[in-house]
Amino acid sequence: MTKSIVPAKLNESNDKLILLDQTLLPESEKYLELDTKEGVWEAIKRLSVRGAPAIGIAAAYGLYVCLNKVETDSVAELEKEMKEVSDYLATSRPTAVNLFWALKRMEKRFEQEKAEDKNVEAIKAALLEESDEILKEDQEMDIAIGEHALTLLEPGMGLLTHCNAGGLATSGYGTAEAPMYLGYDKGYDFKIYADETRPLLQGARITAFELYKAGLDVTVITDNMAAQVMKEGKIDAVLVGSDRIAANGDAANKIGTLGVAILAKEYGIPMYFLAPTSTIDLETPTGDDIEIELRDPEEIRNGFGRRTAPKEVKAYNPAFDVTPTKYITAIITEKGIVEAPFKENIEKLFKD
Ligand SMILES: CSC[C@H]1O[C@H](OP(=O)(O)O)[C@H](O)[C@@H]1O
Repeated sequence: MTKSIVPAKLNESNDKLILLDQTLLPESEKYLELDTKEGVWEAIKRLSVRGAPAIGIAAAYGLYVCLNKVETDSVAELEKEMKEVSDYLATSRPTAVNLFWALKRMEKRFEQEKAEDKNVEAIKAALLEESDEILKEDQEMDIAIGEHALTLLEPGMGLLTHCNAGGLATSGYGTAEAPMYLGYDKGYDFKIYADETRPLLQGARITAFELYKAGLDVTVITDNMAAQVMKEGKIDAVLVGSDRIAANGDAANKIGTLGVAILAKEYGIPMYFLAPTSTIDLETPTGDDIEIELRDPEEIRNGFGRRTAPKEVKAYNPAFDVTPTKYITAIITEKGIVEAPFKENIEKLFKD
């Protein structure tokens, strides 16, 4: 299946995290080489790497490269370092659950190895294996998401997406963009409309970049055009990603998604959230319990170094919003398509 660049991986010698710096897209494709917790934290905070699954993959590899540098024979000392690095990376961004899911998974693997009396070198090797598995599993989950989603779509459809839930937000295939890539391979000639997605323009800068580079038919629109393209009959389905899905199905995604979902309901257009089950957080009961990241107001007033509002004027910059299930047609995961009643069907998903 067609895919984009893999945004987060290790270098050849497995001692540095290699990240495509997405803040520079679409003008340049430059890579960061990181091996400190501060460098990885900063890359996540400034969205050099972004998108829930990609953040989880970067955090897992970042934790590994930091521990790989620790010169000790003491498992206790390595464990102390692991908790320090993991707790630090967990403070980078609060909304995407995959960050915390990946870090907890690495910590769990450490505990398993320690319980089997493995030495420091064996534990480091196990953490490398775990982070590779997180990447590989995400690629497999995205392909499965694409296959499930494609059963709901038809050739020639107009698809609207918001922000970027493509290969650059994941492990190369994307979630919302996975059926677009799979459809492209099957000759489905989807017409894709990408909301530019202010203030950081992930749709214009990243979705349009990766889909165009892969040869797909993509059109950028400004965020305030979504209603017009729906009214003109250009949109047959909306496909978006998610950063955290609560146990009842409420879904957090990039700011502006809620507005798109309300418009889609008004125009009778299906609204699909596509995400791996690693994005569903059973510990978060409802969307009201999801912490929404507030970012620097300068991203609005002075985006990309162009002042568009006086520095003295207040600006409010929540990076995400939450779409309640009444506006969601289906949540598409690698395990299948979840429809209402969402809470019950999510429980079943995790039982099966
Ligand atoms: C496949 S998750 C993508 C998800 O992450 C984006 O947020 P950000 O660019 O701030 O990391 C956005 O909400 C996307 O839908």
